[in-house]
Amino acid sequence: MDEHLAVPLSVLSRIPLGVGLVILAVLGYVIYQVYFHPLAKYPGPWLGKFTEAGAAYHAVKGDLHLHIWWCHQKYGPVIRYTPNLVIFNTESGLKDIYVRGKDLRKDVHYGVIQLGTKNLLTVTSPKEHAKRSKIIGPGFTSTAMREFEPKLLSHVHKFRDALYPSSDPDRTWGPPMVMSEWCSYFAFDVITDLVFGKACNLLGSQQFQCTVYDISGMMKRLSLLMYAPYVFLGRLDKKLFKDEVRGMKRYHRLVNSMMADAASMSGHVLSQLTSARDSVTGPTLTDADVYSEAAMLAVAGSDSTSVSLCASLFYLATYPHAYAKLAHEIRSVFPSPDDIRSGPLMQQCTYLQACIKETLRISPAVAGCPYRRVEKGDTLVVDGNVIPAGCSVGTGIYSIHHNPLYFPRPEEFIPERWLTESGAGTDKLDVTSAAYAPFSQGSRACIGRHLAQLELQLALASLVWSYDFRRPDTAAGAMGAGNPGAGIGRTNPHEFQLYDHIISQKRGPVLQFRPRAR
Ligand code: HEM
Repeated sequence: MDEHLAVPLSVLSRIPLGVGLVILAVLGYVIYQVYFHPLAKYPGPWLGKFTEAGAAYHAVKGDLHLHIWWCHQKYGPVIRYTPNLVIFNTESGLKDIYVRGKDLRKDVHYGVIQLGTKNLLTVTSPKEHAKRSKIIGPGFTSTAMREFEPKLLSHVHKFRDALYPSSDPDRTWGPPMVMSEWCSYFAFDVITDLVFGKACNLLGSQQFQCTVYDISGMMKRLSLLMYAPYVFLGRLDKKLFKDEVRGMKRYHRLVNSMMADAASMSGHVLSQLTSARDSVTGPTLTDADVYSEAAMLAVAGSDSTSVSLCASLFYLATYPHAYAKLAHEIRSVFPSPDDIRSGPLMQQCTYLQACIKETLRISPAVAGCPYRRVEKGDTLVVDGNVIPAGCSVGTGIYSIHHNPLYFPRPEEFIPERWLTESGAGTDKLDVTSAAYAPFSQGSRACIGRHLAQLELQLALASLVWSYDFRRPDTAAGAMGAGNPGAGIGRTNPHEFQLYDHIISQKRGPVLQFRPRAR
């Protein structure tokens, strides 16, 4: 025998059978994933062919949306991001997946992020989803929002007044305010008032203010679990996220106490949940279902709106011409702050609507890729590609919102792109609108979009009517902005930074307010 071959063979013969089999299995898996897997032909990150570990890493780091965006820059509009997931960065793909593929189920991974049992956000079966939408939907229609508006306005006024604590006739600039905290207090008060019939009062008292950090930590942990459910094994997640788990327990205690208080009242979303009945089987939702829905709504309805409000304020404080135009519009349309409400005057505020749309484009609160599963027996064709059963598909919302094909100069905040009179030509606007999906599209689109839009309109109009605001000229003033040394996707100082943990988390901006000159 050849002398050179003799050594390796002797080494091989000493490898225990079990280890040999493992090596063979790994080799077989690698070859299958690279050459024979139904998604093998799609380009994408190398590690993603074999494991979701890369996605899990970016999920916990909070830059999953940026990594997906970067992969599209590198590999093109269609990428295999994890072994079974293809992501499309096209408007036609978005429609195929979320609108035409309306019977597609949410991916089973959603099961990991439910708070207890399944809920409207996480349920996968279309039938179960339709049942729950029928119960919860009426609480979030535009008509329901009109009824809720007086209460919402009282929170807007409390929020506005909290930002400039004293009434100073000299109009000096107030103290720096960390808006990521204040916007979260405001949004949590609003959603708890709507869901439980009583606001948690974070704006008025420090007692439960830690809830906003509890929710943020909870989302971070869940975003890891969504891509690495095996972290559950041996409850490794409890060891990795000690503080976050403690915060989650505190959040559950708070929801329980709000539910107990709400039990004696009616006219809130919770009462819709508890009173829903089937004529044959009795209560439609179990107590555990009701709990899960309420706990989810309070998170989905506060975190998303607060990050959008923070981003809007950041862009207005960063783009002076947008600020000036908006201030002119709001201050000339509404004669007094008490006139700020939905209706004909609000409809005249086209620049305000454009600023909100542009904020949700450049900094979408759900920035990652809400993905859907092709079930056995289903066929899905996306952009002419047949997606086999067992695979998942989606579109990265941040990525498509930053695709220059649909949004020229995507890294700039340009409210004018949404205004036909600014030369954005209707044809162009049609294409732009078709690729716009901050609330997703189709049957699983956001149920809270009317609330979110009303909240943003009222809060922004009230702040801009009453105050001037600015980012202070200190290190704190840079909070929330990108910076050239911050790594891929985070270098733009004019872009508000999102930390994608299913719902985007935020840091800043820090702003100073003063009463505006009259
Ligand atoms: C600017 C604010 C908001 C944005 C950008 C936003 C965005 C989204 C997106 C993209 C989805 C689809 C997620 C997926 O498919 O996995 C979604 C779903 C959902 N959102 Fe929102 N959301 C906002 C505000 C709200 C509010 C205020 C609520 C009120 C409770 C809410 C409750 C929900 C619920 C329950 C779902 C699940 C709907 C379903 O699957 O049928 N969201 N949201």
